[in-house]
Amino acid sequence: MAAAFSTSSAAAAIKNVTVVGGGLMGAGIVQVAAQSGYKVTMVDVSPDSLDKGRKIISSSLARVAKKKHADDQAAQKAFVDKVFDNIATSTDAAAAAASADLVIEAIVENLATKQKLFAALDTAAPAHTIFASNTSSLPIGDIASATKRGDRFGGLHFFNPVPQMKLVEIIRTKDTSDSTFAALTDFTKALSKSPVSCKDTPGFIVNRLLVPYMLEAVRLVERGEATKEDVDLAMKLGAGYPMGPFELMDYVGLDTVKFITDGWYEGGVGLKGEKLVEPSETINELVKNKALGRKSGKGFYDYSK
Ligand SMILES: CCCCCCCC(=O)CC(=O)SCCNC(=O)CCNC(=O)[C@H](O)C(C)(C)COP(=O)(O)OP(=O)(O)OC[C@H]1O[C@@H](n2cnc3c(N)ncnc32)[C@H](O)[C@@H]1OP(=O)(O)O
Ligand SMILES: NC(=O)C1=CN([C@@H]2O[C@H](COP(=O)(O)OP(=O)(O)OC[C@H]3O[C@@H](n4cnc5c(N)ncnc54)[C@H](O)[C@@H]3O)[C@@H](O)[C@H]2O)C=CC1
Repeated sequence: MAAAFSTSSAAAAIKNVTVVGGGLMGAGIVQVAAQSGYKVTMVDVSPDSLDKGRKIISSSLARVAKKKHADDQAAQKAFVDKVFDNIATSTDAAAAAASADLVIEAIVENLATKQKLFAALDTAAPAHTIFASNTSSLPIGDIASATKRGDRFGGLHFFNPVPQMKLVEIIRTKDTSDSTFAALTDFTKALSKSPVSCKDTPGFIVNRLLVPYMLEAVRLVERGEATKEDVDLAMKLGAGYPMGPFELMDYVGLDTVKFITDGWYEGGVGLKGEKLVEPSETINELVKNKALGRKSGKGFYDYSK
């Protein structure tokens, strides 16, 4: 059981987890938490979206099961069924939060939308419930300000694909209490992930470095200095990255990339108007044409064939 790894009393008390948003990230978080023995409720806006989330989990679990029980289909099925036994689904975030010890939000990267959600959850959830956001780029303090539980609020930033990536960034605001921070750290370890901590600053550690790198890759190609294929190959073979920047942007989702860069350029603390994060016309055009990357079948590359 996951809680056996925990050392903080708050973490030991975490049994029921609610994840709001069952997309690329939310589904992954639901999966790893359920795999680690937590009872998890996945919340999304409609039965259709929940279905999509379940499909993401199924196909990922199938890969894990195949690895665990290579030649034993019955054992593969038993493994998958056991994880799904820990997963419930709901379209009612408030009801799910009412029985949660920890709520992790992984909905669209928009401050007002996240604030509205958390304001509603704040009245529905018990006093002991810890709230966490998986935001890539928004200040955790701004999201938490919609609630009256700033001391029980932190950032829990997972990486894509969640089942595979070992890092979780834990973000403390000026109000996050020591016991909340300890509980989030222990929860992360219980998922067999490695925590790092960062102050509540734009992009935390990874995205603060990754976003300017990706945007410069786009500008390099816009300037006609190299093709995107050669940039990707160069960064894989020359820098040892598993994916080149264009492959990675398609993997993350170009709408998410745009939300992040626009947000920082238009008002991100300390980054407003910075050339480093100036929006890219190439990305704007792709998003306008619904070419959002792998999830829509087309982005910088075509995935439809
Ligand atoms: C300006 C924009 C800024 C954007 C920032 C916003 C986003 C954020 O806030 C933060 C982020 O997440 S940034 C993105 C971080 N992620 C990365 O950098 C991923 C880079 N890619 C990789 O690591 C590998 O290509 C990867 C692991 C994906 C795939 O590996 P391979 O290429 O070797 O492919 P496979 O051989 O298929 O997989 C290798 C092993 O991993 C297993 N696996 C892959 N995906 C899985 C999944 N979804 N679920 C379960 N298992 C999975 C796969 O089975 C295989 O396992 P082994 O057989 O044991 O090797
Ligand atoms: N895509 C990535 O690589 C990463 C994204 N993130 C962050 O995670 C969050 C989610 O991103 P993705 O999973 O990529 O997005 P996504 O678009 O794949 O999924 C978002 C899900 O949230 C649902 N949703 C939207 N509003 C909702 C609401 N009010 N209540 C319940 N569900 C709602 C949508 O229906 C959708 O299923 C964002 O804050 C993003 O910045 C963090 C790390 C990596």
